[in-house]
Amino acid sequence: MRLSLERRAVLSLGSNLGDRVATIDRAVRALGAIDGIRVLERSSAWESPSWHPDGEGLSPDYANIVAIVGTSLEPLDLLDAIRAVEDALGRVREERYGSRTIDIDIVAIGALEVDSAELTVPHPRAHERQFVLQPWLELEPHAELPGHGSIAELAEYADGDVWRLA
Ligand SMILES: Nc1ncnc2c1ncn2[C@@H]1O[C@H](COP(=O)(O)OP(=O)(O)OP(=O)(O)O)[C@@H](O)[C@H]1O
Ligand SMILES: Nc1nc2c(c(=O)[nH]1)N=C(CO)CN2
Repeated sequence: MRLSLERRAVLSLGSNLGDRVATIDRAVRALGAIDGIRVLERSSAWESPSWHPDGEGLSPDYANIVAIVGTSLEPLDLLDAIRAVEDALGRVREERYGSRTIDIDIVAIGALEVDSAELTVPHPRAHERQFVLQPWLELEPHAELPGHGSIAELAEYADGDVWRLA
C-alpha cells in the first residue's frame, strides 16, 4: 500500500564480498529507481571487521554506508523492495550473519515502531553497531534512534572499530 505522505527512513547497507563499494553504489541506485523511494542522503563508505555473535573478524571486512530515504511505502513493502534489490544484485541468502555481497537493513522509519515476525523497526541491533552509528552520525549528528536516544551518545558506548574508506 502507498501512503500519500513520505516518511524518512534510515537504511544501513553493507557488503563484504567482491567489489564492496561498487555493489553498495549499485544498490543505492537501484533503491532510488523504485517507485515510492527517494534517496535523500548517503554517507561515505566506512570499513569494519565483520561482526558475528561468535567473534569479530571471522570473515572478510565489511564496507558499510547509511542512506537516508524518503519513502511512501508501508514498512513491509519497503522490506520487500529492499529484498528485491538484494536479490537483483545477486545476494544469496546463506547463514545468518554470514558473508554477503549486499545486505540492506532498515534501521529506522521515522518514529515508527514495528514488531512483526518479518520486520522489527527500529532494527534491534543498530544501537550497538558502530558500523551503523558512525556513517549515520556523518549525515545527522543530532539524530535520535527511537527507543534508544541520541546516536552520538550511543556511539560513545558501542563496541567495535570502524574507519572511513578513502
Ligand atoms: N529492521 C530490519 N531490517 C531488515 N530485515 C529485518 C529487519 N527486521 C527483521 N528483519 C528480517 O530479518 C531477516 C534476516 O535478515 P538478514 O539476513 O539481513 O539478517 P542479518 O543481516 O544476518 O542480521 P542482522 O539483521 O543482525 O544484520 C530478513 O529476512 C527480515 O525479514
Ligand atoms: N562490520 C559488519 N559486520 C557485519 C555486518 C555489517 O554490515 N558490517 N553485517 C552482517 C550481516 O548480518 C554481519 N556482520
